[in-house]
Amino acid sequence: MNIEHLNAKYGISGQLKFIEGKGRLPMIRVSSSKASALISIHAGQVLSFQPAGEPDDLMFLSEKAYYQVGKAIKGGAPICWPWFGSDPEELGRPGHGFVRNRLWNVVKTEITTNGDLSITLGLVDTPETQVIWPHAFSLTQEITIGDTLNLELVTRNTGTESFFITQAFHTYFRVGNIHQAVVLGLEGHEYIDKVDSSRQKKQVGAVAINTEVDRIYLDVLNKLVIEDIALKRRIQITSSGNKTAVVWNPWKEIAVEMADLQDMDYQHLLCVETTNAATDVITVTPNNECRLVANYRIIRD
Ligand SMILES: O=P(O)(O)OC[C@H]1O[C@@H](O)[C@H](O)[C@@H](O)[C@@H]1O
Repeated sequence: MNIEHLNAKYGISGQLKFIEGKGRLPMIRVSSSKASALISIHAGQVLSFQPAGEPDDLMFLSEKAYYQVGKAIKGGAPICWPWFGSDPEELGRPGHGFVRNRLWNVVKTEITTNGDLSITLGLVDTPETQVIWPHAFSLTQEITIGDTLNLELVTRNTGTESFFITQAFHTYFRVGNIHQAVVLGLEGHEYIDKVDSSRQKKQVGAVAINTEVDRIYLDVLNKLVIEDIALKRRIQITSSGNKTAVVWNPWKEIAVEMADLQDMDYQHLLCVETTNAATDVITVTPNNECRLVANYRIIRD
C-alpha cells in the first residue's frame, strides 16, 4: 500500500492521515477536536482511542505486540471472523478466523454530519481466502471516531449458498488495576466456563477477575459496563447484533507464556468482547447481510 496515494485519496486535512506504522504496516492516525485514534489497516484493527481531555487510552495495546503480516496484533480491537475461538470444523485453521492477520482495503473516509470521523475498511474473498473458507463474501467495518468509538461489522453473502459465522470484537480494554475492576450487567446470566471444562454456570453479582477468566455469557443485555476504580472511570459498552459476550483475562501464568505480552500485563487488560459465539451462530443467506455493532463510551463521574 502506498501511503502517499492513500493520503491523496482518503486523507482528511488536519484530521486523518495515513502513516507507516510499526513493522512498516500502513496505519491511520486520527486527530480531531473530539478524539485521537490509531487504526491498523493490517488486521482492520483499532489500536488506540482516546477522547479529548481523557488522560488514558480506552484500549490496552501490548508493548510486545507483533506487527507482522500473518500475525495478530495483541491489543486494541481485533476482529474475530468468520469464526470465534478454535476452528469450528477442526481443520487446523487458526483460532479466531483469518481476518485479524491480513491486510484490509480502505473503502472510504468521511466527516459525518455531526463532525465525527468515519473510516470504512473492507475485505472480499480472494482465491486465497476461498482455500481457507470456501465462501464468497464482502466484509466491511465502519469505524466512527467521535466522543465515543463506534464499530460496525457488516458481513454480506455475495455467493449463491448460505454460510454460517461466529464473530467478535475481541476488544482489549485498558484497566488501571485488574483487582479493582469489575464488569456490570452480567448478573444472573448463564455462562460457559471455558476454564472449567465448559460447564454452564450462573453469574452471581458483578464479574470480578482474580484468576484466569474465559467465559461466554449467554443471552446478554445490550449494555455492559466496566467499572475501573483505579483509573476512576467506567466504560460503557453498548452493542447490537449479538446474543453473547466474552469476558477474558489470561491471568499471570498464561500471560507469562504469551510471547507478545509482558508478564504483568494481565493486571492492565480486560477483554469484554461483543460476540456471536457458542450457540449464537449467524446464518447469512445469499445477497443478505448481518451487522454486529459495538459502541464504547468512557464515563467519568
Ligand atoms: O488470540 P488472543 O488474542 O491471544 O486471544 C485468545 C483468547 O481469546 C478469547 O476471546 C478466548 O475466549 C480465549 O479462549 C482465548 O485464549
